Amino acid sequence: MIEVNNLTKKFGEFYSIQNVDLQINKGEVFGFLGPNGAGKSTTIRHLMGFLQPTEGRCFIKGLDCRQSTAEIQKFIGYLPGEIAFIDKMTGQQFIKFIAQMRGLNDLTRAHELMQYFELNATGLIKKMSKGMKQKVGLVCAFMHNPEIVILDEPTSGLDPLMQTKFIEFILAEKEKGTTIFMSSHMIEEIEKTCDRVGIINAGKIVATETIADLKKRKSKKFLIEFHNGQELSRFLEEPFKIEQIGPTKAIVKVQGNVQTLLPTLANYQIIDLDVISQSLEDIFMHYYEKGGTES
Ligand SMILES: Nc1ncnc2c1ncn2[C@@H]1O[C@H](COP(=O)(O)OP(=O)(O)OP(=O)(O)O)[C@@H](O)[C@H]1O
Repeated sequence: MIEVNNLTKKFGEFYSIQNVDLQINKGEVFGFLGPNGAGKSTTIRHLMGFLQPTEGRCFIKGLDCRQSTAEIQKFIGYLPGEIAFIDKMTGQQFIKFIAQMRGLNDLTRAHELMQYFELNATGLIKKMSKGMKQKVGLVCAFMHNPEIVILDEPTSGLDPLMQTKFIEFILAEKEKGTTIFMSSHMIEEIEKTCDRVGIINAGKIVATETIADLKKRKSKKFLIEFHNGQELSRFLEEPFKIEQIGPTKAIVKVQGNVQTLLPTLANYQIIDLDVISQSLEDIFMHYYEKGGTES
């Protein structure tokens, strides 16, 4: 549905993105992650046809994003990172204006969305909070029931309750078969909604993985307190990743099946055992660090 081939953009001598390759399948929810300035918005702006690539091309439903921009915009929904609103309009007027530009007469879905996101759009946009403006943007992105939606940081500015509602909303859209490409800094929303993620760092894709695979790689850490130092010394000889953190305490890192550790522990006198689960956030952090490869 969405294909990015070897996309490269130079601003002067600076590579904003370099050799970016991505494929997003029909009905997939794809998360695009990366630290600030990594190149997410630049990639998205190419998908919207706003930028001329220095090298490479991107396609939506087989149409070249730069050459068929108007045609593509008819069937996609888009939420920009920073929305340029017409400040003198009320939220409702703006939504109606965008609907008219799309040739959309039926505003039933727009009203449903306003209700769902608890948006009172009667006020002037210039007087709206960031979160309210974001909701106006979301209504505009989804009101024509697009089959493909591109969202640049959709929950930025939304409060935690709305972030949760957004997650439920995306899951319902996924159920309908909508293809969604969204950039985000919110690991929780990515974990709960996405099938796959692409991670970009310093303009280059450093990983493309399914959420299921990332979750499998989560490791568990066990904080163990032994009865005495001798017990700990004996345990240090075991073939595990063990880090001693005190005279009788150690942390053991286990990836995958914990069954390998449990029978061994039965041979030791243990006072206390705590489990520290690695979060998906910890896994992402490896990619976010400089160099961008997982350790
Ligand atoms: N028009 C431009 N002219 C010059 N440099 C630009 C331009 N647009 C983007 N850049 C640079 O390209 C890099 C990538 O920016 P981009 O906005 O794509 O990052 P991002 O991943 O969306 O970041 P954030 O998470 O902070 O929104 C940054 O270093 C930015 O300064």
